[in-house]
Amino acid sequence: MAQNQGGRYIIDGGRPVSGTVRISGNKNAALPCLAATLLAREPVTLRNIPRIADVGVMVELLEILGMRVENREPGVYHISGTPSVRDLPYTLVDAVRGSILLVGPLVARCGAVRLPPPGGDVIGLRRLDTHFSVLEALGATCVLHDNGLLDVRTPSGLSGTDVFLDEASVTATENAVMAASVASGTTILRNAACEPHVQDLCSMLNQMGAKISGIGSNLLVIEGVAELHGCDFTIGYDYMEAGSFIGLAAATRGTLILEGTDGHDVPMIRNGFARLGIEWESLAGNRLVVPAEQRLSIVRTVNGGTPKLDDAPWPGFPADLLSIMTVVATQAKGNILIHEKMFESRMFFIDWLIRMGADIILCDPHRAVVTGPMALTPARLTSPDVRAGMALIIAALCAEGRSEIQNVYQVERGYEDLVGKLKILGAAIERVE
Ligand SMILES: CC(=O)N[C@H]1[C@@H](OP(=O)(O)OP(=O)(O)OC[C@H]2O[C@@H](n3ccc(=O)[nH]c3=O)[C@H](O)[C@@H]2O)O[C@H](CO)[C@@H](O)[C@@H]1O
Ligand SMILES: C=C(OP(=O)(O)O)C(=O)O
Repeated sequence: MAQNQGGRYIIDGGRPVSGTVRISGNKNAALPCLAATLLAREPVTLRNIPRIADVGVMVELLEILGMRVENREPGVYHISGTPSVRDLPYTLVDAVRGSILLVGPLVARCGAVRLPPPGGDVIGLRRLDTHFSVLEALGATCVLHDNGLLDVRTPSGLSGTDVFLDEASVTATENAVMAASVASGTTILRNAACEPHVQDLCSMLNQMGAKISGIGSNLLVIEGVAELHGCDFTIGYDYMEAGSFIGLAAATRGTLILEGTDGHDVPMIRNGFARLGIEWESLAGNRLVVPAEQRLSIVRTVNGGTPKLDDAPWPGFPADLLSIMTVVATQAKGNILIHEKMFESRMFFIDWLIRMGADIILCDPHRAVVTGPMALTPARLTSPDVRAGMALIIAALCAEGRSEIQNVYQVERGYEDLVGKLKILGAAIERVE
């Protein structure tokens, strides 16, 4: 896949975004499920894989490792082959955070892996400590060289263990689950992450013959098996994309129907939007409707105080939606404290919103007080990361007049056919190189 770094969107905002949109498969499920194919002794079929830049990079990495990847119809990938230890190009590994997910399956299958530093969003320190400690507990040695190269080996194979993760890291849990699935003996992972994408990966591995119990909880028990076979697995919908479109509808006062959700509510996402006075209704056929008429008034605490919205590991409010909530809050009446606890640099994009006329006090790198509603004005903006980029697109679609957003490659890492979907919803948006 050719990486089209950069790119610009020209947006003429100030009108409601309305219509019906299909939500794609979850980026953060697609990446570990693609990595898990390295463990299969038979062909694997994956369905509902989004056509996004991150998936393209992951597929290229699998091919370099010796896998055959076929994508004959949209969203469906047939993957087969036997991986071998290869040097991976720095630029590809650096393009996605998900490349770290190659470590667990490769060390389990090949006994060794050398990986350039994984990339992903530049939103603060992306620590590897939990990956190291859990893989070392399983019997691997992990060395981070001065040039950033990560060297992981299993001198005597992987053995089951009882381990408490120092934080509920999503990708560290996923690496650990993949490695432990084929380790000898039983592994108990405590304080494991349990986001829907972690659940998807575990369910896929079980379809491949793994023995994982406790899926959906923070205590996973994994009985190692000798080998894993093939499977045909469909990944879940992207609830971050769903949340982004809900925010877009509410902020621009449009009526939006979302298709392709699984019919289950994510309670903390509903609670978070409710705090901004935004609600939606479920419809038959795994759809939901966000009506144009919303209160859009921030709900004060029962004792009359300023409310806050903060992130937490699943089932808490997802960190990846807080940038979206920040821009939506600029269109709601009242004030709210947004507290992003996980990443040290994610809130700095707020300077762009302030440039557009938003009334936001960035108290420190983690906390911002947003007061609304404010009429946003168009501006020339740069997308610093995938979610801030989407938040800036929502801001530009609210602002009456022409905005330009640069570096939209960042957004396209995680949102499938964003321009196509927005155009069908009546948004005036064009991509220029
Ligand atoms: C490819 C992929 O799946 N990326 C997701 C994955 O990244 P990733 O797996 O890299 O994120 P981690 O779960 O490891 O943690 C992200 C950050 O949150 C902090 N942290 C984590 C756990 C915790 O209990 N407390 C805490 O403060 C960490 O110190 C770190 O700074 O999970 C993140 C957190 O949901 C999401 O933003 C990313 O979209
Ligand atoms: C932070 C994100 O992605 P990644 O971990 O792939 O950088 C995200 O999806 O918001």
